[in-house]
Amino acid sequence: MSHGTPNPDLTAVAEHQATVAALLQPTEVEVTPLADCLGRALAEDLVAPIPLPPFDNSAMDGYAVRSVDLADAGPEQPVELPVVEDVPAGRVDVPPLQPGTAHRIMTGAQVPSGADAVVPVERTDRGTERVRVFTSVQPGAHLRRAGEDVAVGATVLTAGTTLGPSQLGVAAAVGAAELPVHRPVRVLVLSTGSELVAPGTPLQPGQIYESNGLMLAAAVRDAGGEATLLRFVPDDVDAFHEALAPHLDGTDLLITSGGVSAGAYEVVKDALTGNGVEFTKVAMQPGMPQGCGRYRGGTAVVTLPGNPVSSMVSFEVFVRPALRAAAGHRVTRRPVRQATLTEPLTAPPERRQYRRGRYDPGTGTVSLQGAPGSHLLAGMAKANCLLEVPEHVTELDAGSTVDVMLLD
Ligand SMILES: Nc1nc2c(c(=O)[nH]1)N[C@H]1C(S)=C(S)[C@@H](COP(=O)(O)OP(=O)(O)OC[C@H]3O[C@@H](n4cnc5c(N)ncnc54)[C@H](O)[C@@H]3O)O[C@H]1N2
Ligand code: MOO
Repeated sequence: MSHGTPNPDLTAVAEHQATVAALLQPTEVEVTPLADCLGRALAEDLVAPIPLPPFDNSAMDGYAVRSVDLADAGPEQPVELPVVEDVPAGRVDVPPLQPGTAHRIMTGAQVPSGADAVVPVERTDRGTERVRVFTSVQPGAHLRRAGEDVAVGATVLTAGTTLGPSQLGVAAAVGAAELPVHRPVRVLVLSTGSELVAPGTPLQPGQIYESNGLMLAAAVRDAGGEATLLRFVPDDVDAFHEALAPHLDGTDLLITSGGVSAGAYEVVKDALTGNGVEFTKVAMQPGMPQGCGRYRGGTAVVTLPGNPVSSMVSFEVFVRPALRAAAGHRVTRRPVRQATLTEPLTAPPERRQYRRGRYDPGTGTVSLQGAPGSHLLAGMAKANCLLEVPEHVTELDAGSTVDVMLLD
């Protein structure tokens, strides 16, 4: 393990994260039908205008009774009561229960006034005119009280909550037909590189299939954003600006991949230097060459390195949290767990290493998926987490504890 001082030529990961996050403002709030709110962030607290349940109702199919009428009932000495009413769920005109009688009642149906308990049908002879009950009941048995889930005026969801199925369920249950949510961040994903061709076409020697654009657009959508993909932008500065121009209006964030390192044909760097984007080396591996800024003072830009794993890891570390924050989500980071490493690893000094791994929540262990190389995309595809090896750590033994960022 080494404890070197931070390298002044490298930007700290946290600093670049903050710079990227500061580029994006929260998106506008749109009142949106509930069915279209899945995955969006709630913009205001949701307060219940009604209680849940809205009225006292039965938890079982059975008979609404007065518990005192069944005080002497038992398996050998049933009590017989006349069945006066049938109360299915949804019946709105339920008459009160008179002493010494029963109403047949279904799960979710309103409990008649006068009843203080429900006897499940299994504890009776299931009679429809008269019913024989083989058990006594406690007052309140099998009743669900109005407001016991949610009181009127209670906050059921707070602003910033990510709306999943359960959250949409409770919103519908309190009667919300639409919710104020942040609109998705609109992202233009642009990939450059003369060596790139579309999957599905023949590959010439020296060519590779374009994968970063598709991958990053999918990552944007997975993060809740809207993605437009612009591929095969030529390695030519004028062509780059021309390709970009028609898309800038309505784009909140431009993400590029490739063309930023030290070579002779770095179109992204050449086109964006002097046009509002700063390039830097971040103290991480993979993902060292990074850039961000505002294209000609307007649209936010993040330039990601072209190596596929570098692109994907950089998206996770810098872009995803910024997208989530701009879209109003309170939780912007992936969950992090501590895991026990199943094998040793080495890492570069002065850089935070993100290795790809598989975390087993059952054993709390993590195993590496592939070597550190930032072109090794298959390991990334097998991974369900990224190991975060701190900047000052250059080796870890098997059995060490390491932080893992869960990806799914
Ligand atoms: N002399 C130096 N060379 C390199 C340095 C350096 O500091 N000095 N940094 C290395 C590191 S680290 C990285 S990461 C890469 C970053 O390079 P670029 O961002 O300029 O990316 P490219 O050169 O355009 O491509 C790198 C690699 O990735 C492939 N690629 C690019 N785009 C795509 C795409 N859309 N789909 C699939 N694959 C893509 C490309 O073919 C290259 O193999 O630079 C190192 N070099
Ligand atoms: O930083 Mo590069 O991303 O190591 O391969």
